[in-house]
Amino acid sequence: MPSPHWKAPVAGGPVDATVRLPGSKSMTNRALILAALAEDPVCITRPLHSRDTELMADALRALGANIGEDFADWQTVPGELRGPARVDTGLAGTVMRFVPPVAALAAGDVAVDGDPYARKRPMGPIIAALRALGVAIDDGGRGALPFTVHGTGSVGGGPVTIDASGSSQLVSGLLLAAPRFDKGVEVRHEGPPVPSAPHLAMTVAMLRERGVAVETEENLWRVAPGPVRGGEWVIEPDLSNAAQFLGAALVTGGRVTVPDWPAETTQPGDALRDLLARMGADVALGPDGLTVRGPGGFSGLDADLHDVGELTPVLAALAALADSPSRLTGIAHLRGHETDRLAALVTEINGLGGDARELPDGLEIRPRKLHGGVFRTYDDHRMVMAAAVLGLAVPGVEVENPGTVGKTLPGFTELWTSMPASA
Ligand SMILES: O=C(O)C1=C[C@@H](OP(=O)(O)O)[C@@H](O)[C@H](O)C1
Ligand SMILES: C=C(OP(=O)(O)O)C(=O)O
Repeated sequence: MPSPHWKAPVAGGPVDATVRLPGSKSMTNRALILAALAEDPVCITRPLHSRDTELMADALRALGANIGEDFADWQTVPGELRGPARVDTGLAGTVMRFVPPVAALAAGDVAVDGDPYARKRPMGPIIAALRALGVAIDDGGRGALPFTVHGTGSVGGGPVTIDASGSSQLVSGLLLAAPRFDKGVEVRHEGPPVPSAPHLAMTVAMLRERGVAVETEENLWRVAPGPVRGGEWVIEPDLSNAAQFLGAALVTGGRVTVPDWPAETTQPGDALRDLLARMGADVALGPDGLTVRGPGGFSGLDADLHDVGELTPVLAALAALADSPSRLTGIAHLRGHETDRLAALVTEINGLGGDARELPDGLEIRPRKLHGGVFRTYDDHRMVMAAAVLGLAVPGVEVENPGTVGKTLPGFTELWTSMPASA
């Protein structure tokens, strides 16, 4: 029987490629939520179509939102939110944290469940916060998926305290639905620092762009009740999904350009400009987009990735191929991502002969000569991307379940294989 694994291609030489990337998952899913809550029609231009965004569209349709089916751009018109409904979150953090507060605004019961590992991802704090805001939720005492939101068609809202150290999405979910709560919301975080500050800034910026009044202080977000305007959203390319392509320039000593890189953005992937430069890349942002050139060898990275945790898997793969050791810290919360990413990266890098170990809040990686082998991906799209980066330099890397990359980047393996080598 042929192997179901994907043989990650070894670079035939320095890559020389321009890679046009689909839209941002985080922006697309926020735009869909805000479209479901808007008072006017919405057009979402250049959205990401992937498992996570299709699950979001389906979830909102199940709640009564009118989101068009068949077009590259998503057209929506306001619809009354209602149950009963069933919502499948898959393994999407944005769906499991952003939809329940919207479900609370629907009249009727909404049953929410997802993939097996989704039941392990942090949900307790947002369930407790919604209850404190007046929402009835039956979770069988688990503080996790699956649960049923008993929507009444309105949410009182008001002040609430939450420990969002496990995920910034616990705060974003409350803020995005809050303009439709009777009293809006005032969310105060208490606990170790909230990760992913750029994603919180994205939530605030996208609410404000739709005319919603939002005030922020340290560890405090206040959203006033009021209408959510409709109109057009133009979704930026997904800059986190640029990581592996730009990384290919570093690994092969080549050149990769990502067009339409925004001059200003709230996306955490913008940090790649600084992080890859620190590893030795030549990074230039110009009219053609962002261009990264690899000098040949490159150094490891000592970085706190608390704000940009989703870049970790690809940076860890680069670290395993670098000329010097790396320490990636501030990312204990990655244990609650699609899988326990710290354990998964250590196991799989070491399975190829590498030297990676877990720190209490991160990873330490010492470069070593690697060999081929099966790289398991744990239903984590970014493990596929990390494996592809390793495979550029290590013959015989076989990637288990490559299709799981469709969570945010369907067609990744084709796009990856089509990157031309220079000369
Ligand atoms: O709000 C968002 O769109 C996201 C927030 C981050 O979650 P965490 O704060 O849980 O890391 C990020 O890792 C995830 O990929 C997307
Ligand atoms: C953590 C991630 O996803 P999610 O939105 O499911 O949390 C990610 O994409 O790296």
